Amino acid sequence: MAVAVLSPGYREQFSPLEPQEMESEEEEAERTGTCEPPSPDNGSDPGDSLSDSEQEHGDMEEVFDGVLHEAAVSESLSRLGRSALGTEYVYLDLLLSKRNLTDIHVLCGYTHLQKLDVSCNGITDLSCVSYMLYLTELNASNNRLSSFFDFVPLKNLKVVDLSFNQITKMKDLSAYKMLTKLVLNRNNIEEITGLENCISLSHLNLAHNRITKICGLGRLPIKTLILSANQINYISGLENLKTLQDLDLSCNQISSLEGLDCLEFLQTLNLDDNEICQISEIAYLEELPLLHGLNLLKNPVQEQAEYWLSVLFMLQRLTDLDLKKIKVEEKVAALNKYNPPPEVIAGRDHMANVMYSMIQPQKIFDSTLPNLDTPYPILVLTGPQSCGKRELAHRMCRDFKEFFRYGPCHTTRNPYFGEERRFDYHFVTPEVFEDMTCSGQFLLTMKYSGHDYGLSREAVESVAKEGLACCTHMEIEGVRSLKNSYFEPRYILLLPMNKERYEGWLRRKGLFTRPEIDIAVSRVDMYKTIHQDCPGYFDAVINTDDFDEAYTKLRQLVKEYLGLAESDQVSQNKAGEKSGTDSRKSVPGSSQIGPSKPIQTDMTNEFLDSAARNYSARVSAKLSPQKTPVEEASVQRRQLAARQALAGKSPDTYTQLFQRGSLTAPATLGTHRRLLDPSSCTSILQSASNVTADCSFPPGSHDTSSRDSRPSSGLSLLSSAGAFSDRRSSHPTPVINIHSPPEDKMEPLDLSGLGEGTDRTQDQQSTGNTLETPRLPLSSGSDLGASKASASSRLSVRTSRPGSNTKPILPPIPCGRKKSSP
Ligand SMILES: Nc1ncnc2c1ncn2[C@@H]1O[C@H](COP(=O)(O)OP(=O)(O)OP(=O)(O)O)[C@@H](O)[C@H]1O
Repeated sequence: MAVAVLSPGYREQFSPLEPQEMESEEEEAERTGTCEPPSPDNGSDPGDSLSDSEQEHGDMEEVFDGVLHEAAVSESLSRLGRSALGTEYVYLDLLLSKRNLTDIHVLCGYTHLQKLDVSCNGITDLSCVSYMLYLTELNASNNRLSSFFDFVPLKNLKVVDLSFNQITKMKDLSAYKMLTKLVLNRNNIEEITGLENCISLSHLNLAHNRITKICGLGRLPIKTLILSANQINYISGLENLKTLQDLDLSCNQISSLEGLDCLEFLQTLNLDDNEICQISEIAYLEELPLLHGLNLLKNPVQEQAEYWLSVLFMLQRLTDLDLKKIKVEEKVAALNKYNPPPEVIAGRDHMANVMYSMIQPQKIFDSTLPNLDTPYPILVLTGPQSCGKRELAHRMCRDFKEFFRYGPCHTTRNPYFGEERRFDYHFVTPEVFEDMTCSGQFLLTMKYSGHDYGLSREAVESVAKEGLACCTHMEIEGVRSLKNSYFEPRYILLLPMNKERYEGWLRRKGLFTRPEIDIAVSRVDMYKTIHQDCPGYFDAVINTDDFDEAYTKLRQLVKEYLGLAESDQVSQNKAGEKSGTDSRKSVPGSSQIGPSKPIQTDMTNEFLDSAARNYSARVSAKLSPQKTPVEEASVQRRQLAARQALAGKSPDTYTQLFQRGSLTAPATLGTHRRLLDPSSCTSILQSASNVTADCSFPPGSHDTSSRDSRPSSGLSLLSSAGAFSDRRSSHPTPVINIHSPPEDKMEPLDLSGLGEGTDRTQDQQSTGNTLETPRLPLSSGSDLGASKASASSRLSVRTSRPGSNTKPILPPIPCGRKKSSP
């Protein structure tokens, strides 16, 4: 057997590489695309002149004929172990990389080899491998092989690397059932064939070949497929690769991602340097649940302005895009841009309207005048389309016209039959709506069913100007936006619980298309979910399956808000008193007031604590939890200045209406906060008139309890209306500018069970107050029966706001009722 004649230096230079080194060399070769067989001067400094020994070495190399001899083999064997049959000890590995070998026939005798590395040589024939029946790994990369697996089938072969050769054709590898990894990059292969039966193949590298079409992969269990730098135009033949995890299709001419949508285990996809132009192609990847890495670098699609965020939005599970880690903020930005959550939509709507409103002349609004701490009372009916919100709102406003007026929204939709302009809606064109939006006239806007809807500030203001509370209706989107504002309406959810019935009703109306009906019906559940998930989001919920029943409940609820419901109780109590069966308990010290004397509750506290829920206080608390003392002082100064600026206003005109918190006291007309404070009471007494009011609350009643949480049911809202009974004491209350209209000007309010109108009249007559411009709180007509305290106790001090003494902020509302027009 021929033995290679090698000089000692040569041997040293080409001593077998450690497997690890070998690996890294190989990787480097693959990366750079070169793995030249080693040259004799390999490793020498190019700048150095060749030494004598090197020269000699060069001479020696010239005589090397490329034939492998046993001596060299024996030097390169490693890993002594049992033979496959277990009968003897043999060397299992042979590493002959970079030896300038061209002929390795000597290896025919090494039948026990399990791992053979002959990479980076000049080998053209691998037939000797046929004798290595137990070979599991073969690395013959970087040679001059033009034939593919040119040896008898080796059924144990698992890993084969034939990269960087000159192979043009693949052939049937059906016998290689154990083959798991096949590396064929940098060859001249044009077609993928012969692999269908390689049932263990999990890694296939065919990069840098001449493949034009992906085929021949059948149902192989491939996990990693590298087909980069071929001539592939479109993706096909992957549909059955159900286990594919990593796919490299970079450097091809692919323009569509169709064909990838079925790869449900795909985790990374490299499409670098292809022809993908459309963001819409990403849709093919949307359903891939495990895809977390995508590379679309050097594709025309990258030039699109919205590329990054839209890809992130479409593929929300991505962690890496274009070789960059995706930041959480980017994901949030993408979501907010393309599918903003309802809160974001509402926030944006609010922001836009606030910003636009800056264009409007700045002034103090009637709806914000009464009291810095007390929100202007708004009642919002919400619920799905055509569940009767509008009709119920109108009916309620008719019934309680002394307290409420309907605030019509603007819409771009056309009026339905029977709808009145400016009564049901302000019907405007989209252009007008747009103009109104951009000029800051809306408090909130929303789109529903292709039409714009908006609640204008003017709609609220015009009601506020009349001294009335505003009632309006809107979908949940409007509610969300309004909740961002400083208004603090009461929200009543009107919900058709019987969906079939609701659907039938919508159909019978004949106004809506099928999809519109479906949407409306589906929103019933949405409202339900919100109500369930966010207790307290709505102040009350009313089932609208039966319209009349719904109205009865709404009416009752509103009466409770206003305190009118209490008057029913008062009447009953009176009746009970007569029959000696009064069921209500009076609190100590209240006996002089009679059986209907309320139990003092924490309403006082709530009332006094109103600043705590004042919008500005809440906002500033949220925004600057850690104020410096200087900031704190500054804020307080500003708040003081603002309060002083509004000092002329009757602060609690609206205070008693829509108070939140529990109150067991019968609703009465509210009194000014100052009136509740005994000390302020004293000072007021100094200028007292002949009107009485109550300053004799039970001790500690101002501060005994904390505010309760928002009620979420109608019944818990009993507290809403007048905060304090005005019949608790005979303390005189100072009254300035009291208005008590003659009885004949009072519009009767059709509230059953209220009674005691006579008392009230008497009281009024007795007090004889006929002063102009009272600043009465919108409060309880129920207290008519308790009018020992009479109108006077419901009156508040009126001092004019500088420069605004011509028009009263609120018109007379005797006993909590709007004065009827003559
Ligand atoms: N400014 C607004 N903001 C939000 N939603 C609004 C606004 N104005 C009206 N909507 C709501 O838009 C939806 C569509 O309005 P549309 O006029 O078609 O219904 P509707 O017949 O008034 O419904 P309903 O009888 O329940 O009041 C309704 O649910 C309505 O409450």
